Amino acid sequence: MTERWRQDRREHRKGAVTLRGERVPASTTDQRLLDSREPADWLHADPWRVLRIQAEFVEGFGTLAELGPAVSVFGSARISPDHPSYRMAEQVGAELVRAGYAVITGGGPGVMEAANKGAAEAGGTSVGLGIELPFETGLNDYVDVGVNFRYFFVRKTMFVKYSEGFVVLPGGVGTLDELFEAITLVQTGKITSFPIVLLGNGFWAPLLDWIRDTLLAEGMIAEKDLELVRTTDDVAEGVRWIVEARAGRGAAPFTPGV
Ligand SMILES: C/C(=C\CNc1ncnc2c1ncn2[C@@H]1O[C@H](COP(=O)(O)O)[C@@H](O)[C@H]1O)CO
Repeated sequence: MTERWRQDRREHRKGAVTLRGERVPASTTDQRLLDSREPADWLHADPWRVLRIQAEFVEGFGTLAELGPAVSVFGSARISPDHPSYRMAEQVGAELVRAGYAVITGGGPGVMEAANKGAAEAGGTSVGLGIELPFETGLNDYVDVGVNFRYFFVRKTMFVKYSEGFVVLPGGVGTLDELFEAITLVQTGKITSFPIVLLGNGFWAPLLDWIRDTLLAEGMIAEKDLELVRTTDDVAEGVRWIVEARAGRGAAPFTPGV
């Protein structure tokens, strides 16, 4: 081993690994990262999407894990403040806060805005889980804690994971999608003791009739599945059903007024 050979023997440390001589790479990892002029097609490839999906879960879990007891409120994105469902959703938001819950919505307009407004004005925690849509609507003004999602399925996980129950007001296909996902999760035992309250007897009656007269009659569902949702026009009653279901979740009852 000559002195010359020893001097030529360059060394490169890569974390815990030491490379010497011809093993030393021509560039460092940082250089390769920062100097890269390669095409960016990988941005649109599935492995990169997987990382973005993971990042959304991390962001959602990180933001909501310490929220405390919460209930999600769903309903039409299209109604204006003079619609009866808007007033009802405001009352739901406020009543849920008075019962000790944070209120989670999709963070958009209509029923979502009304429920966030009711919650915020009652002094509670008002959460909006927004979704990236081709037409941007942004979070409504009454959201205090907002998380925006690219992926519907990640956002849906958050609603279920951080809610003790769902309150569903009149709405269109988005609302029905959220409602039937919850019903499916309860029916298949993926979630237990999860109250689903439908507000607005008149709006929901034809759907519930069809479920009984067609789905049940054709043997597509079981008799007990009819009990997976309860309907009322009385906001206070709906909120009471959610509070009463706490015991089934093994959660401590709320002390009234606290
Ligand atoms: C269509 C309009 C706004 C869209 N903005 C939305 N922002 C957040 N969440 C939304 C939005 N639209 C639908 N949702 C989700 O679906 C439910 C309402 O859908 P529906 O078809 O109106 O019933 C709602 O609970 C949200 O979670 C108006 O300009």
